[in-house]
Amino acid sequence: MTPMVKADRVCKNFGALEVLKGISLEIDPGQVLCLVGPSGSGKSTFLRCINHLEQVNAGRLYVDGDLVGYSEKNGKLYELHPRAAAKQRRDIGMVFQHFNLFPHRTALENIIEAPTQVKRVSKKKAVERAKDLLDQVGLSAKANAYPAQLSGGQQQRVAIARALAMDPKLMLFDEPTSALDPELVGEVLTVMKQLAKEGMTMVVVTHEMGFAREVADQLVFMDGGVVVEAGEPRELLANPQHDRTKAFLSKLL
Ligand SMILES: Nc1ncnc2c1ncn2[C@@H]1O[C@H](COP(=O)(O)OP(=O)(O)OP(=O)(O)O)[C@@H](O)[C@H]1O
Repeated sequence: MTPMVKADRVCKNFGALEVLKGISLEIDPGQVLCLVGPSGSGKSTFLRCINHLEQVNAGRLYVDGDLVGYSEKNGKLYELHPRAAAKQRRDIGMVFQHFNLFPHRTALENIIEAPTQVKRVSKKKAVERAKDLLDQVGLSAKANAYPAQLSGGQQQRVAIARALAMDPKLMLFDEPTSALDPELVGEVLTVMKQLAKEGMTMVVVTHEMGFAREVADQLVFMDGGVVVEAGEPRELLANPQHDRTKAFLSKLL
């Protein structure tokens, strides 16, 4: 089976700052991987590399068998044509901590934007699909609401529906609940759990260890730009092997 994501000694630096120092991991189709680690450990940078928002400096990063950002010939790497990179990106949905909705567009308009503009789906079809997606995230009644009229949890659910509207084969979540009031976290996690149940491949940066325990196939602990420890979540949470993992998890649990 081709892994949905394969990272092979991925490195990324910003000038002299080495942020990713050889990340290797694999995610099979339909799997959920949760990424956890202290602030600055490189979690967001890794997600951004998968999604072409940053360029890998060394190592190989593949999504569904395709080298991200590069093609390879005779052992040499060549940068992808921007159009080929844009095509790869279309298959990857990303959900951010701060929702990033267009403030002057309704929930429905936010959701139809990319399918109509990028995929040239007809407006009628895009609206039909957007309504289904709003139903799926429990927001049928809010189609015409603007982001400012929605709670944080509702905005994040619209952001998830917006990402799903492009029919991604992979969804990336970068701390999707950390900007939410505690009482709203559950409603977003419920939507994510349902997505996982339906077989969506997901990489989730989160500190919600209840979610990781219940939903994830793999839990990866990153620190200082390296994978310190990875494993089945229940096992890793119950029995971390490294002192750094123990110290970090003890603060979360
Ligand atoms: N575009 C950039 N230019 C320079 N440095 C950057 C850039 N993006 C990230 N960094 C640095 O890379 C390091 C890792 O950042 P990153 O956001 O990936 O960590 P993180 O584990 O996601 O942390 P957090 O939980 O705080 O979001 C930090 O020191 C950050 O300042």
